[in-house]
Amino acid sequence: MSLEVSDLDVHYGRTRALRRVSLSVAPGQTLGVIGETGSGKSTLARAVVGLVRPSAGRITVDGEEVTRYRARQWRALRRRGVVQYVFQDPLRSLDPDVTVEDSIVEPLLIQGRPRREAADRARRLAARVHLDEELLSRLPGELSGGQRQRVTVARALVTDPRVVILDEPVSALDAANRVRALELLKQLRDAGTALVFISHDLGSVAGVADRIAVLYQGGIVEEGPARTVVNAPRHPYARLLVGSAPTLRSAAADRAQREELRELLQNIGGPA
Ligand SMILES: Nc1ncnc2c1ncn2[C@@H]1O[C@H](COP(=O)(O)OP(=O)(O)OP(=O)(O)O)[C@@H](O)[C@H]1O
Repeated sequence: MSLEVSDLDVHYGRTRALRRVSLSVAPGQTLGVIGETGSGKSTLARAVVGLVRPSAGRITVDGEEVTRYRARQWRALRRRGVVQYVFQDPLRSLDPDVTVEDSIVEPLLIQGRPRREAADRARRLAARVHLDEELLSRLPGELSGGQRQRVTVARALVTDPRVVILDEPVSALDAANRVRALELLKQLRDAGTALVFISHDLGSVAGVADRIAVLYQGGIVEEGPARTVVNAPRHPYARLLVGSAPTLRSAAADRAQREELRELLQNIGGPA
């Protein structure tokens, strides 16, 4: 497995943001993680790249047990480019004073690759994510939201990572660029990269994920092959999500049915 998480708990003070989360992603596999706002999606992403410390559980990346790594060890792991992430907000993850090209080549320079080789690779990757070469000399503030997001994708892929975590990667893109981004994800998968694709929108995950995990109040309430989760969700919350994404199914749950599921959810409460 490229990524294995077992019984992961994360606390922020007294708030338990993740509860006993377990998942695994094989090379070349895409796991979609869906859940509403506050369900713990970003916390999960941040935990598996070492940006928040779990209070319990285990994380293994590319066969390496990393749970108890210190910040320095996590930095070294990220620098080696084994695990990469693309966060929701590209402005936050790009340095405003660094050009697009320098941002993309930085992970390679840190690895000690020659500048020329790194620059060639940056240009090839920019082309792959459909960024015009003339944009390479610009600063992030001089790009559109969608262009910035493609820069963060190029930067994440430049080291040929084994595991990539994408937190709402296509939310800022328009329809045409979204299709391109999804094509790129498919190429990555074909190259053997394990992908974790996090979103609040089941519709955008369903087309690319092999498996889907449904996160609800910090716990995974359902996990299975994408087709099964979309066509025959069992947990009331998963059924609610499917019913709220009418493009997914011809027989979408109608309003009354959704109300009924909401009520049921209220009665059963959150995950144990
Ligand atoms: N730094 C923090 N300190 C305290 N609580 C936090 C912190 N970050 C997140 N939380 C809490 O942890 C829970 C999960 O938050 P998280 O950001 O992981 O959710 P999310 O599913 O990514 O939401 P969104 O889709 O809105 O980004 C929420 O209750 C949130 O308020």
